Amino acid sequence: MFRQAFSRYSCGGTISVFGCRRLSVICRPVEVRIVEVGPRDGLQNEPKILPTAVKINLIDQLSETGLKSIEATSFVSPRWVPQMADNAQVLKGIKSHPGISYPVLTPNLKGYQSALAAGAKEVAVFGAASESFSQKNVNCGTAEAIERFRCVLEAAKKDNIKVRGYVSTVVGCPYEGAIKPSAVAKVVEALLDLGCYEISLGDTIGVGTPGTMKKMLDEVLKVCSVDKFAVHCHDTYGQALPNILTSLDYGISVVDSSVSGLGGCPYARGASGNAATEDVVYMLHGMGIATGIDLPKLINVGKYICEELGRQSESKVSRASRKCNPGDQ
Ligand SMILES: CC(C)(COP(=O)([O-])OP(=O)([O-])OC[C@H]1O[C@@H](n2cnc3c(N)ncnc32)[C@H](O)[C@@H]1OP(=O)([O-])[O-])[C@@H](O)C(=O)NCCC(=O)NCCSC(=O)C[C@@](C)(O)CC(=O)[O-]
Repeated sequence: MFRQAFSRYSCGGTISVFGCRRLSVICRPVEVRIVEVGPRDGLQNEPKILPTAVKINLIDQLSETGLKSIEATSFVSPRWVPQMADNAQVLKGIKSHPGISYPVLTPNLKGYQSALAAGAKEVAVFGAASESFSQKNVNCGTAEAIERFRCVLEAAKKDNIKVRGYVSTVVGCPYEGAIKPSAVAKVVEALLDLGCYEISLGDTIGVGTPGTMKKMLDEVLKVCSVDKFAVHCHDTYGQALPNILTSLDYGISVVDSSVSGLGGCPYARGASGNAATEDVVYMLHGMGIATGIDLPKLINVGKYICEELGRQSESKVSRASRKCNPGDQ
């Protein structure tokens, strides 16, 4: 009813009503696509180098959970990110399911060409709103990184390969502190102009709150419509779920998350894991928002990878299920 009553308002807009200063117009999606980033973002920061067979097994198990998008690996320098050195073997080794996309990160044309040779059908370029983070992460400033992406997108267009774009440090940077929403909007615009089909807004170090997320979203939604955006929230300060919820209230319907809450960027000091996919799915299902994901199966995949890594799951839902087996909502 509420949704229908306000359907004429754009998602995330605000209106003034009587004495209330502002009333947010809530327009939550009825369905969310989860982009599972565990095999890439989840593993890239792990000190224990996993055997390729384990990575393949992880992706194959994730493919059985109902996920439609699983970021498989990254074609970056093995000197910079040793865990991703077996990128081609991983991509060639997985059982590709029809209807599931397996994007891979490509920072430049060299990475793109290697990804294509290994069978990638979708790639992602990754820029940052912070100059200092860009320098640390890809060894060049944002403008130069965008020029490298231009080559990737030109090649991808010819090859009919989909390209997703990331913007990192959308609310805070480990080197520069708070980031201006206008700086985020500038990079979003540049990536969309290059031809990215979707932009994932990364709170790389998990410092955002619903307050700072709103300010950032208000600005980037001036650049283009909500259906072009995804959010990618790390959980360093325990704000990933509230930040995702805030994004849903703006109508964003694509959420990146990582099984067991694994993750972190090696070039973002202090960054901890992503929102755990199990927790995101539990929340969404509890809100009546469909994901197509089988939560108990996902929890089992999380247990598998945590055993392989020799670490505890960061997913609250997974930990709770061991004690009281709440099941799916
Ligand atoms: C971008 C580079 C490669 C530039 O690195 P560079 O050193 O500036 O590159 P270069 O062009 O000067 O080349 C130096 C060497 O690297 C090689 N090289 C060059 N390109 C590649 C490639 N694609 N794959 C493999 N090798 C490559 C190149 O061939 C050469 O090898 P050499 O001749 O010395 O033997 C480097 O800085 C790098 O790999 N950085 C790693 C970035 C990364 O993976 N960061 C983590 C992912 S981003 C993230 O986690 C954030 C995100 C996406 O999750 C969202 C969020 O949370 O906000």
